Amino acid sequence: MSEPLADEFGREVTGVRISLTDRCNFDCIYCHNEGLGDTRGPMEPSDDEITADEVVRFLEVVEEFGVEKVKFTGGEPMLRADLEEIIRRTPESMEVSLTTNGTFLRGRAEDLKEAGLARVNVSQDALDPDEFAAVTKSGAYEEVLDGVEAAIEAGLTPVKLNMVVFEHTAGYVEGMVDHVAENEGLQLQLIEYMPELTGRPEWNIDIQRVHDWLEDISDRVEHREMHDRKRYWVSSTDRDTATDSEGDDSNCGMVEIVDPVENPTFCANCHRVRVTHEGYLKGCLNRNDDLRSMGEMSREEIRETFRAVVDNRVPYYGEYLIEGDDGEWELNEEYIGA
Ligand SMILES: Nc1nc2c(ncn2[C@@H]2O[C@H](COP(=O)(O)OP(=O)(O)OP(=O)(O)O)[C@@H](O)[C@H]2O)c(=O)[nH]1
Ligand code: SF4
Ligand code: SF4
Repeated sequence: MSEPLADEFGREVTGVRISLTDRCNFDCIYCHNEGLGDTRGPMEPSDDEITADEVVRFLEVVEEFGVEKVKFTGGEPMLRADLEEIIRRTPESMEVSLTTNGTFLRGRAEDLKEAGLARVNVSQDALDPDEFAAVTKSGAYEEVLDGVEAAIEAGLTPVKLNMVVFEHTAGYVEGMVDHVAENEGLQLQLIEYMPELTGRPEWNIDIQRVHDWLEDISDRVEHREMHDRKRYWVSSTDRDTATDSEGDDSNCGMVEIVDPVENPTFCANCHRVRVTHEGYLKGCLNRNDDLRSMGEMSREEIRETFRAVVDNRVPYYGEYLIEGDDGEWELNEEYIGA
């Protein structure tokens, strides 16, 4: 196994995110479908969907380049009947996680665990069936809660609840923070709404307000290496009397803020390459101008394509090129050696 490949900005690629399908049984009003647009369409698999063999071949190749993590996403990846097979065939050296809407976890969580899945992230935008239905256009609220429980029972932990913070959900943030602080096995990811991917800027709220509030109520704060994300540890007892319990997280819930929008620090610590549901490699969630098809490629061709995608990766947010003293364009130091 070689050292991870790094792009021009010193960002090593240690993880891959693979979208297994663009189909979904939900129709969330904020959905970006891994940067590719909406998920509405036929629920039957299309012939263009990446196959299990293609996924496994790709993973075996990138394992040679030191990739140690794979995240399976969608659409809804659990619509793939061969998900367990794909996970079972994933190289053993890799940590496997799944991002799902949770509807189908009850009944499959144990098999997924047995196949090698380490943990799941489950979208849950509100602790209220009506708002949940308004945001997801789905009546599967109870199935999702039950799915989260099944995942915890199966040991797919920590289960991270993904909540997109925007106009429809902002009023539920406090309740969700309480919920994870009170329930062992749960963590919360508060995801900044991405207006440029949904075309509804009026739903945006200032995520800094959420940072400030968490700063006030949390026992301690840390920075995660990936994306330099902030993590707040919130006490499950009386938040008003929270003391500095550094190092003792037994009575705390973890809340992480995922705030990529206009955030150069987030991009400077981005270590992932993506694969679309049709088997195209791309270097950034928000870019589709660098797509490279894996199609029927040989392993050597996949190696070359992966190298090329990594070589072409550029940060999305912030100015990655700046004008030097001599008038020439040069790479912005802000990103280099992140
Ligand atoms: N812009 C941007 N957004 C991301 C990136 N990674 C995750 N996100 C956002 O975060 C959401 C949640 O991602 P998940 O798939 O649950 O997982 P994660 O937070 O990336 O990773 P883990 O916490 O390690 O499981 C995604 O739907 C995106 O909106 C990224 O690299 N760039
Ligand atoms: S569950 Fe995920 S993939 Fe499905 S519509 Fe909602 S955000 Fe999109
Ligand atoms: S470069 Fe920035 S926007 Fe693109 S995937 Fe990485 S963190 Fe997300």
